[in-house]
Amino acid sequence: MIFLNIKVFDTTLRDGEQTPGVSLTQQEKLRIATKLDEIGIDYIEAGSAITSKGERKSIKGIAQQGFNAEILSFSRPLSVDIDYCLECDVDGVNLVVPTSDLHISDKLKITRDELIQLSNNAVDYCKDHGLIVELSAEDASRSDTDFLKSVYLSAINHGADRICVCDTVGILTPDSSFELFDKLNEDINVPIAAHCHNDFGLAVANTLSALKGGATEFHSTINGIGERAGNTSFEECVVSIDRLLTNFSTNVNIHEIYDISKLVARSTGVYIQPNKAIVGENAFAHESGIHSDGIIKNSATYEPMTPELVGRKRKFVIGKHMGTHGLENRLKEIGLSVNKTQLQQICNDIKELADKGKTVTDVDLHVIADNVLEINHEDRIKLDELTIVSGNKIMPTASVKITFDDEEILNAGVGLGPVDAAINAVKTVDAFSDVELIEYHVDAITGGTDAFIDVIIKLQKGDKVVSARGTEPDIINASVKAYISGVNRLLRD
Ligand SMILES: CC(=O)SCCNC(=O)CCNC(=O)[C@H](O)C(C)(C)COP(=O)(O)OP(=O)(O)OC[C@H]1O[C@@H](n2cnc3c(N)ncnc32)[C@H](O)[C@@H]1OP(=O)(O)O
Ligand SMILES: CC(=O)C(=O)O
Repeated sequence: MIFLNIKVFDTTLRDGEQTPGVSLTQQEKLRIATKLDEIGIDYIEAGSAITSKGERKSIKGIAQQGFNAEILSFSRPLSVDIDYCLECDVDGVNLVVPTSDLHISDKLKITRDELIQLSNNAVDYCKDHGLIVELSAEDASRSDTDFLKSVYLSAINHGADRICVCDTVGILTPDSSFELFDKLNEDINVPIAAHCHNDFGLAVANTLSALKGGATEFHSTINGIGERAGNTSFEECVVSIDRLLTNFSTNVNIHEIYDISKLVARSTGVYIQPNKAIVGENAFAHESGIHSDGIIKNSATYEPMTPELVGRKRKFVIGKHMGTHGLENRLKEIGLSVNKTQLQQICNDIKELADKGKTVTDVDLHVIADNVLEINHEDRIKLDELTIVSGNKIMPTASVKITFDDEEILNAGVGLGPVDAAINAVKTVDAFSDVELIEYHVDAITGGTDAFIDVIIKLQKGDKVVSARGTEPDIINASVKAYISGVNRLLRD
């Protein structure tokens, strides 16, 4: 079979960074660009050079790495913007030219003829200075198609290397996207790209239709971040091409997708919803008994792809909907083997707890399993006393008295807040030195300031990760309780 190689243009560092509230440092941008290059992205739009001094430093830093990917900057068709791009040593520009009458008359306040002139002059200026030009028609999907075509053809005559069709406010549908690209493809003989927005949740579907209509490149962002509802999600699009569009391929190493998704979420602070395709927390997690049983027998029953394909692992989650097959699997994973009666009893106890409306965690599973199996663990670490001093004019300070085996230990710590100070005081015990807090989650169980606080944490020691929980009226006590309970578990198993 002949594969049509589709080029991927990543705009995480430009349109993705336009997500309200997101601003990446030079180091963060470089780290993301390095990973984008490593996983096989063809074109990286590193930012908009006109935006600020810091932005230009970031773009130049990326452009000077000698990556395999072509490095571009966003630019309006204005010499002031293009000069800043040249200052950054980029390979090319994403030259954005609005083509809808709405944008031409109401935003730029010029005529169609003046717009074509502006666009052609800018292409000439870029080509005179040795830049690759991808000419993106902004609001192309709401433009008069004949006029749109004439802007593109004119720019191509002036040397534009590629063109891009922007569905700037995400109003295409899979049908209209196919028709538009099919029509443009009749007369345009340079590569055509699709840049779709997700205002109606159709960005990925529209991008796939654009490819079927003749586009050979698409723009996307990691995790689909970007203006308003975001852009085409890179991971959804690339994996769909790999799995569903059998005669198309990309240069992307899809096994690395999860790593880059986590990097972008951490760097931008934009965390993804659990049910997001491919990279969401639940994309390969199974709770319900019928599904877990099917998966154990043959994973294809309830998974359209293996988690390993995109660098992930399958997870069986305990809870109200579980069955004994999935539970037995999870118990094996935590090193417990049980007989049939014990398995059924643990399953019943979990369902009883879940029926009270509680999220059942791994901590609960351990407690329930220990009870049923009559395992009695003696905790090696006990908190005897905790004192906190905090206020608006002093550094939060904590002192603790801890018994570790039979030794009594007194310690103190300071921190950014009282919880941090208390955990720092506890952490100074030698036995905790290689324990890392990797997740901290806090919930108020009831509504008021007298609410019970539920703290769930994850701790790591070497390869081993455990969850622990502390529930108290006081957030500091709840946090310390969760921490000590987690360390006891790490020391025990
Ligand atoms: C669909 C997209 O994603 S477009 C990309 C959006 N990205 C950005 O805006 C990047 C960050 N932007 C910035 O830092 C600033 O907006 C700057 C530096 C570009 C411009 O700042 P200012 O000069 O203060 O102008 P401001 O942002 O308020 O207004 C935009 C101006 O650009 C003009 N403009 C907008 N798009 C284009 C275009 N494609 N071509 C030519 N001019 C344009 C507007 O008409 C307006 O010009 P005016 O002052 O003559 O009315
Ligand atoms: C250029 C661009 O980002 C858009 O039209 O959406």
